[in-house]
Amino acid sequence: MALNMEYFHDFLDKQLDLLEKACQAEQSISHDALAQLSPRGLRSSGLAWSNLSISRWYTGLGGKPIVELVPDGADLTSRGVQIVDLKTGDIVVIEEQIPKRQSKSYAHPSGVSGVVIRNSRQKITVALDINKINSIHDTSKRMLLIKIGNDAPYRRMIRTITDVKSTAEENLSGIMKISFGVSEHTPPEMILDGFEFLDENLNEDQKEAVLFALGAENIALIHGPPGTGKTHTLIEIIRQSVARGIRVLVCGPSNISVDNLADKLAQFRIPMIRLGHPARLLPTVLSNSLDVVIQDSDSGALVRDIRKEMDEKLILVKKARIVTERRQIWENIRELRIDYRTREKKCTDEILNTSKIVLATLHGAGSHLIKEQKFEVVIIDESGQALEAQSWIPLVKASKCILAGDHLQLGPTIPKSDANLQPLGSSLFERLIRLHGPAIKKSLSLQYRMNRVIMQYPSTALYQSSLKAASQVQNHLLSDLNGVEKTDDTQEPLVYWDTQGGFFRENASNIDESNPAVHMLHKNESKSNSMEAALCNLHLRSLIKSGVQSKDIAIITPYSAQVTAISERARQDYPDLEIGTVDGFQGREKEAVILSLVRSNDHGETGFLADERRLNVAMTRPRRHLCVIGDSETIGRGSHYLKNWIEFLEEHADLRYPDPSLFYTSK
Ligand SMILES: Nc1ncnc2c1ncn2[C@@H]1O[C@H](COP(=O)(O)OP(=O)(O)OP(=O)(O)O)[C@@H](O)[C@H]1O
Repeated sequence: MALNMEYFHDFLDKQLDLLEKACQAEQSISHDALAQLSPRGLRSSGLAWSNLSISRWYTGLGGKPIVELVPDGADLTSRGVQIVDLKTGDIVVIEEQIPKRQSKSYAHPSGVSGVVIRNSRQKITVALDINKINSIHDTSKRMLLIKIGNDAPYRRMIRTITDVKSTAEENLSGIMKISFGVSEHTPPEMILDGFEFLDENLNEDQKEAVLFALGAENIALIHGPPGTGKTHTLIEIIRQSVARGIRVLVCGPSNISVDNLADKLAQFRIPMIRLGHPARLLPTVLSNSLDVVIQDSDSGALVRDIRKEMDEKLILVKKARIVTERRQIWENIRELRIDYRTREKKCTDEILNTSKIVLATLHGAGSHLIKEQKFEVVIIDESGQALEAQSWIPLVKASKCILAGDHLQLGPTIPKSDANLQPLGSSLFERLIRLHGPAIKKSLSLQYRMNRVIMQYPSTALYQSSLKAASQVQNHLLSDLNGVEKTDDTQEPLVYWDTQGGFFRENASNIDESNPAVHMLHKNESKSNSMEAALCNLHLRSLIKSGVQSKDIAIITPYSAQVTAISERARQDYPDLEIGTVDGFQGREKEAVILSLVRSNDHGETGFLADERRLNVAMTRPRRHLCVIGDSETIGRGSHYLKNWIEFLEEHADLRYPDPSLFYTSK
């Protein structure tokens, strides 16, 4: 690779071009679906929900007006309020429902936009955009909620890359120079002797990685297969940095990747501030959330007073019957909000200026809250999962970065995948290794998570059998845990329920995928398998009956529709049980994992499962027990990797065949 400024400009120009295209694709897919479908079509496509009423208005953190919407009684009893794929963070528009205007096009929804902050079966909670709030004239009317595309992440990335590109040569940071081949990377000198590690249990590779990262001038990469302690090593690096008074911005591509670190840091009582909406954070890290810290602070009291006043006004809006009166109240609320933001900023700055450790998602690192803040080091975990442009959002704030990742786990997602956009899906982590070779990274290979039987297939298939199991985990079983009985399940590290035979068919999609725009929006997201969901439930209950705690179990699946199907059965009985998509579980681990593969069809279609990296993440989350549920006839017809995996399971797992008749009635 040529070491010059030409590469810098060429590369960033290409990035900008691809980001613009991805942003347009995001906008047009959503626009097409909205333009082509009637309100009824939107509803059946899982893009809208009608007959909602506003049950409550209040002022949320950040001074945003929050509304809670509840469905019509009939809708609530039959289907609940859950909209297909409506997730926390989705952008929606709420507008007054106009009766008998079924033909109205929603290409340009005219209501108030907002962000979903919670979606339970009873209500949807949305933080609204204050500037457009006036477009809801009558809060007592029935409301329509429409999901729209979210191009904000792309806009932020485009702004960041434009800023990087416009940096004059003499102002390029050390990170930029090395990343774009303007300078060579020089590995630091490492002297293990006499260095005091805070965690004495680190193995030799991990210790070297700590010294490598602390000693690097601008960039250090930590690379390792699942469970080798990349996050564990980052924790030591952060603790060492705190001890040296170094200011660190800790990031990850998803909320869960950041919370995973925050959760571990919290165990060492390290003072830190977590940016991000509290509704999206793990309960264990809530006390470090900026919003919560503000609320508890002295200067937060002033902020609270204004919020109370805004809430009182919001109640008045609901009661006001005359349009002019309502307008006046909204005007008052807007003025109060300006005051609120000024006071909140003062309070926020006070707290952030004194925080040595700040945590945020990569996208969140672009928040106005830390716009003026500088950090000495940026740490990014799961960095192989981030788009390169996403990584630059925090990187422009520091002179040094430490990235941890594994390019054989899930890579960056380009939400509306298009073959032309594929080059965008490469991470900075991967590119740095390509550009500078292995000297830019330290590798870890001893894993402390999986029983060796669970480890064997991913190690052989993807890591040239280089993965080794630490002695303390290589034979560990659920039955070794306190309070767990010895049963056929708890003494078995690997169970495979083979659902072959055509009885456990995947369900047809419940959304109208005949429309191409809708199909794109829901591509690969809509598959479920209710018989498999019932089988997950059966296995779960058997584990719990033998004494395994529900907080130690996760049920994961590649499809979000299957997450919903499984949640319907298990969530109420076991609130601590985690049920999620494979993608959302990267970086996490549980004692026991039940994996539902969903796909069972006549055409051998394996969809999402075809990505080796997704399955790699899925099968490397458990510590002591992995239960795979899937149809060998369908999965075995997939890629070479899938076929070999099924053969491996048939040979090494405790192979079971479920009796389909047990599940027919248990929908
Ligand atoms: N030196 C060690 N001694 C004991 N346990 C360790 C050590 N290093 C890591 N672990 C444990 O191993 C498990 C996996 O570690 P960690 O989550 O940091 O791995 P990872 O490489 O980040 O995994 P992934 O790639 O899946 O994100 C954790 O339970 C962690 O506490």
